[in-house]
Amino acid sequence: MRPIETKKELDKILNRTPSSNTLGLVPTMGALHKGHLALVKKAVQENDRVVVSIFVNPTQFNNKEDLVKYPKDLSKDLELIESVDPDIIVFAPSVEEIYAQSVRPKKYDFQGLDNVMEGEFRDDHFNGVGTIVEQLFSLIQPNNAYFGEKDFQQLRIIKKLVEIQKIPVNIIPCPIVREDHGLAMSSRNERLSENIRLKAGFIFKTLQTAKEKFGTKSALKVKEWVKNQFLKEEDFEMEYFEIADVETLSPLKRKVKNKKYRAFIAVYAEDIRLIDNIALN
Ligand SMILES: Nc1ncnc2c1ncn2[C@@H]1O[C@H](COP(=O)(O)OP(=O)(O)OP(=O)(O)O)[C@@H](O)[C@H]1O
Ligand SMILES: CC(C)(CO)[C@@H](O)C(=O)[O-]
Ligand code: BAL
Repeated sequence: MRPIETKKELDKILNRTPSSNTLGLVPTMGALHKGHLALVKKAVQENDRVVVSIFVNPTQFNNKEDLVKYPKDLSKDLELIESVDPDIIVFAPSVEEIYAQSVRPKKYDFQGLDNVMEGEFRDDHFNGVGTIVEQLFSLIQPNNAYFGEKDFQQLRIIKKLVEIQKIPVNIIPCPIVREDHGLAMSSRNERLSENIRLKAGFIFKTLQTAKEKFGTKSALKVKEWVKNQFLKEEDFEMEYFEIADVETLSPLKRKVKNKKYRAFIAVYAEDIRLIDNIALN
């Protein structure tokens, strides 16, 4: 399998003559795992043609070391994609190909969705995500685009992006795929030592217990409990734990009947940043 590296070649291969065929897009940053492959398989089932993009987007990294150390293995990624379906088109451009003019993110008004959690702790992160995803949508013009709920806030923001930029694409959410002990699959997991990776099931177990507690306790009490669990764990440092409305992402003050809430967490383990979330009701 050979990746497409330029916009020009991609345009040629997509050969967009009017047709009723559907095109699915799975945007990734590579170092693929079973979580990504679940998105790719769903896209293959639901579309006539599928593009998987692989691009470690510099404008969404607020931390230089995180960008430099981001895992990369293009030949393994190509093998994995080919094992799902050899007809998948892989778009793996260079940074210069994407950011010929300026390696700076556009500024978007995500109407407050980016002021909390990932947006609060990763400066300009969602402007960077918006910049690359908008460019991919414009180049590829997919009918359907697939995003994982592991990055739930990102998924919510992409839905806002297509609304404010009036982009005609269906955003398809995909459930979180986990390792056997509960750790959400993530490319950054590769950087964990085996010992810590095994222990990291603790993050999801804590989310599950927080969910049980949420049935009878206030958001404040649940937050205090989670914070204390992490204070007792020397291998994991909690950056934030938040309970938020799934639509507005605003932190929960008082529970309202019929509203849906989710708990969100970011944790450092061995200086590697991991995120996860769980539906609470
Ligand atoms: N465990 C997972 N379950 C479902 N979707 C996932 C999972 N991991 C990643 N995805 C989705 O795959 C897409 C590409 O994600 P990305 O390439 O950043 O991988 P990642 O594993 O999230 O890596 P990292 O968080 O370390 O950057 C995103 O839509 C993301 O939400
Ligand atoms: C959507 C995305 C591919 C944009 O770079 C990235 O944020 C990701 O992999 O989740
Ligand atoms: N999967 C989220 C992309 C990022 O961490 O930058």
